[in-house]
Amino acid sequence: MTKLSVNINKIATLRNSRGGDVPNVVQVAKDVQKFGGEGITVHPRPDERHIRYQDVFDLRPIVYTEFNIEGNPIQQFIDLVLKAQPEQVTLVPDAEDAITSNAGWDTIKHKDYLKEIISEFKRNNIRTSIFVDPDLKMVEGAVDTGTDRIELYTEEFAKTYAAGDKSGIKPYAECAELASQLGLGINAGHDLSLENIRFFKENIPGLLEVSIGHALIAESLYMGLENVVKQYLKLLKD
Ligand SMILES: CC(=O)[C@@H](O)[C@H](O)COP(=O)(O)O
Ligand SMILES: NCC(=O)COP(=O)(O)O
Repeated sequence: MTKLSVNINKIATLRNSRGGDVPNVVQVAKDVQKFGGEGITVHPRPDERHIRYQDVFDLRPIVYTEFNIEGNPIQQFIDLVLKAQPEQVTLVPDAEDAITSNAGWDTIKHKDYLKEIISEFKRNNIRTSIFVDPDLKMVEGAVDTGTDRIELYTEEFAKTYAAGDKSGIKPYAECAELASQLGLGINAGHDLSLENIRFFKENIPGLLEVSIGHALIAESLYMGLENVVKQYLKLLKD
């Protein structure tokens, strides 16, 4: 069964564009869960351009599904996650100036670094996931870091699928198969949408969780948040 975790970064982007507290990220997270969302994802960035560190603490007590905090594990982020105690942390190697996440970890080059951070989170009973490109070597390398799960970085799939090319799923399916054989759980995210989610899910055995933000919030402008969350759930469960 694939869980839907809703990334609410874009709600914070909208709020921050005006100052003040509209829309209210805590209320949106409550509503997402009421509509059936099975997790809340946030990706606080060091410049706090969308989710602020304080948002994480405001959200923690109301997230009763699964709280997933994503980010580059700089010390400030590690401290935040250890204090907030989410159910899952997803490590993403994003540069400070990146508009959005644009690459997965080199799990071979950064094995020792990841191993150390992952073991600290696991000691604190926080499930770990690491963001990886659909590359078999990176999946193999992920095992040695001790991570519980990988998150497959789906931008390339989304791009090829939108261009009408379904063969872009192949490296993801191969990585998922290898990850399962190696005992790694499989999450996925980035640019997943109502258009492509069904095809992705159908072709990725063992897909445990998807985190979706940008498209889901954009789709909600036209169709409403409740309707959109329910459409995703239908596409993921049927
Ligand atoms: C890790 C990932 O795939 C990103 O999509 C991310 O969580 C979204 O971050 P932004 O909302 O800052 O683009
Ligand atoms: N981990 C991916 C995520 O949380 C959402 O990515 P996107 O849907 O905003 O591209």
